[in-house]
Amino acid sequence: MIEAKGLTKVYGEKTAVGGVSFTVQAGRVTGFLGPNGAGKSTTMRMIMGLDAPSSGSVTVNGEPFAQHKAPLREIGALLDAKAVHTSRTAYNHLLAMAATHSIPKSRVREVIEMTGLGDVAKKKVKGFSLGMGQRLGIAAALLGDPQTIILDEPVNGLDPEGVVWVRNLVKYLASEGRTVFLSSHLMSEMALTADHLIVIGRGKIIADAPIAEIITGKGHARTRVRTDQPERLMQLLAGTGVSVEVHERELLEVSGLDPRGIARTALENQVMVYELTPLQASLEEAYMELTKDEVEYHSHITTGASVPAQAGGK
Ligand SMILES: Nc1ncnc2c1ncn2[C@@H]1O[C@H](COP(=O)(O)OP(=O)(O)OP(=O)(O)O)[C@@H](O)[C@H]1O
Repeated sequence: MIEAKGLTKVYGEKTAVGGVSFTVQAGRVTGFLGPNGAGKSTTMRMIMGLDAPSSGSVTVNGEPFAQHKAPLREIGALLDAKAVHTSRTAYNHLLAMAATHSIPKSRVREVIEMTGLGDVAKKKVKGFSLGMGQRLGIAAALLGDPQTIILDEPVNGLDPEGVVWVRNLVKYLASEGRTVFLSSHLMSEMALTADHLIVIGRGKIIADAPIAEIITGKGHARTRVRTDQPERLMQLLAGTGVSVEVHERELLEVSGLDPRGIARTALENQVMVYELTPLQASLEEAYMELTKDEVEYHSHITTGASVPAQAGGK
């Protein structure tokens, strides 16, 4: 279990992490999401004792990382795959790590097999692709057979097979009762992998809930409605908090009113409805809604329609 209490990191004028408190429970995959610059890496670095908090604390299984007698056996982390730039082979890199932590050689071979690095284990790490580097970083994280695993953007640079492998691996590790905490910008992947989400924006926690709750709570629940009197139904439904979009001639998408409410309005006014389908919001929509005011770096071109002015124009 990871427990942060009032965890804060200030760099000069910049508050990277502003007094966050959260718990990452064992036995489930917890996703850590947030826009660029939100404070995810800084939080993970503080968990790993790589950055000292300006105030507050963070413990892993009750102790700060540095106070564990055999930290690598307690927590395994992949924080920056590119950080491994060595002229050692992958096997020797892992072997050196193992030797300094009293981890047997047999475990090095095990993690090499587990991460699919068997064919390149005798190759120098500095020639590795991003994806191979990620696999090596994950192998290093798993080396001490730790109870807690922290992975920052683990699927970055992996091919589709690698992405599925990470998904299954972290689910398996959590099913064994381990604590798994991972960040990713890939919403569709997070939706398939995580059980619980912590969302951070501008250094503050903006959501901490099971993934299903985040999707139903923030993504607008919408209902697809087919009727032969779309204009009339639109007029009837119009009201505070209800919005109706026309999609095709007889197809509407209604948000702000549940299917029962729509059916009741239609029935009371004798409007025939021949489809009422609740639509599940995606994690991406829920995430965008949650973080819309927390994004530090906005893109200015949002749709194909917003074409910049011609050169020389204003
Ligand atoms: N060493 C540092 N010195 C000064 N500012 C820093 C330092 N490290 C991080 N920051 C700032 O702290 C804020 C949080 O950064 P952090 O890297 O934790 O965000 P992040 O959520 O991991 O972002 P990304 O998704 O882009 O990786 C950013 O505004 C960043 O510029």
